[in-house]
Amino acid sequence: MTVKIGLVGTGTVGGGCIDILQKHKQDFQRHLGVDVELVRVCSRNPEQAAAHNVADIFTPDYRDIVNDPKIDIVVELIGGTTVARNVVLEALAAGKNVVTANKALMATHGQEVLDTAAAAGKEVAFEASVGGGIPIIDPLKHSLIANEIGTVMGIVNGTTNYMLTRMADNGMGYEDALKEAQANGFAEADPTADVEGFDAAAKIAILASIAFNSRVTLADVYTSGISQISPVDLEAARGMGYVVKLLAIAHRTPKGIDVRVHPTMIPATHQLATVNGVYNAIYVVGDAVGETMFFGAGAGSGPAASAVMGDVLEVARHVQQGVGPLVGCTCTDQLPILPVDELQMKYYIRFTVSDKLGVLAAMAGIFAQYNVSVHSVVQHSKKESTVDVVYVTHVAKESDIKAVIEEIAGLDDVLQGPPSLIRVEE
Ligand SMILES: NC(=O)C1=CN([C@@H]2O[C@H](COP(=O)(O)OP(=O)(O)OC[C@H]3O[C@@H](n4cnc5c(N)ncnc54)[C@H](OP(=O)(O)O)[C@@H]3O)[C@@H](O)[C@H]2O)C=CC1
Ligand SMILES: N[C@@H](CC=O)C(=O)O
Repeated sequence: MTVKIGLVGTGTVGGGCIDILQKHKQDFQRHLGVDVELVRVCSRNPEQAAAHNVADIFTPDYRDIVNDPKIDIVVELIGGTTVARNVVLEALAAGKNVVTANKALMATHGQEVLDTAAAAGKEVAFEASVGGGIPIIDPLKHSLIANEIGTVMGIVNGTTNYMLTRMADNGMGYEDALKEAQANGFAEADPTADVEGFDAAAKIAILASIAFNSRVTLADVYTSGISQISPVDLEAARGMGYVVKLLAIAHRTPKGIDVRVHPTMIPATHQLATVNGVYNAIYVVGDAVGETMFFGAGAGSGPAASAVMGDVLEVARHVQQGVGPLVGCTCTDQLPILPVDELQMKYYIRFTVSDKLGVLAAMAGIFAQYNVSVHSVVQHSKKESTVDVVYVTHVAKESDIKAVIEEIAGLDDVLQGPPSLIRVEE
């Protein structure tokens, strides 16, 4: 039996999938006994299909794919949560299996998508939604299923890791680093999702849901991105023996799930500190297995298409054999999400202030007022009459840090809007 595929979205990832299908179709049959055929592709842009030599099966209307009775698997690679949601739900309703790389969709409408799939008796596979080419969803659902997972955390956004690496190692500015990441096909269509942390938040929501068997959505994840971070912070961190990474963190605690995304200072000796460029790494701790770490390219055409095509072949095998997925994603527990204000950790905070007598004393008074003890204060001359003041605190409560920042930001001599705020993990 030949399993028939319809592909919606022929951009970075979709194009990579077409390339893999063209290159390895015979190998799939020979090595795996799975015979797949791409029978229809859709995007808004026929030139993409022509560039991949599939102009003859192009349609601009995704309904030509979801309503085609001969198609077994619909691959959704357009992104976003509007048209993509329609594609996925309509495909399931029409009796197709679905493969998607869409973390925004799965982290926002995952419950609806999975319920619809269950009701239709069809499969939804989404390995490429987290970690690009890194296998992580399948290991969590299968290889590590015997564990109670306590922690899932890591670098899950290729764009920001690439940017932070270029800014730290090559002194590149924020905008130039972002342009390079976009040119490499790492960034989302709207890169705000990458730089403001929402892409990583969607990914950690998906991972936490699977790891803790409890539904976590994008809205549950405290999220702060890298747009306030400047090369000054990366340099200051380096001087203190740290590296700055955008970390996605999920811990199961006795009180509930602690889940967040934020720029984080980690010691230069930490396992995640040397994960650079577009590479991602996800650290998982289970009660039986102990520590594990999954590493690989987190974005880009080939890596993401590798994960998508892995799902396509697995689902195609199920279609051929007439079986369903071994483990779904039902999330039968309902653990509470912990409020971020109760977190306790160390903080790096940088303010730009007027170089005037009395400013530092006023700031010190505000730290003292909230009982936030400061471990070190460093001043960097910026330009005439302004100075960057960096504080590193002892362990403090998040709500107190927020109050300190709000009061200091209100001082006349504090010049920038929000300061650089980086949480410190030892
Ligand atoms: N890029 C990466 O490294 C990774 C991306 N992903 C995910 O994969 C998905 C695709 O990303 P990527 O390939 O980078 O995105 P691209 O922007 O490169 O490609 C999107 C494709 O979808 C098409 N499209 C968009 N809207 C519609 C629509 N309404 N109807 C039909 N076609 C449409 C686009 O056509 P047109 O160009 O004409 O607009 C284009 O062909 C996203 O969910 C993303 O989050 C996951 C892992 C890695
Ligand atoms: N924009 C994402 C793409 C992969 O998920 C990233 O940069 O990681």
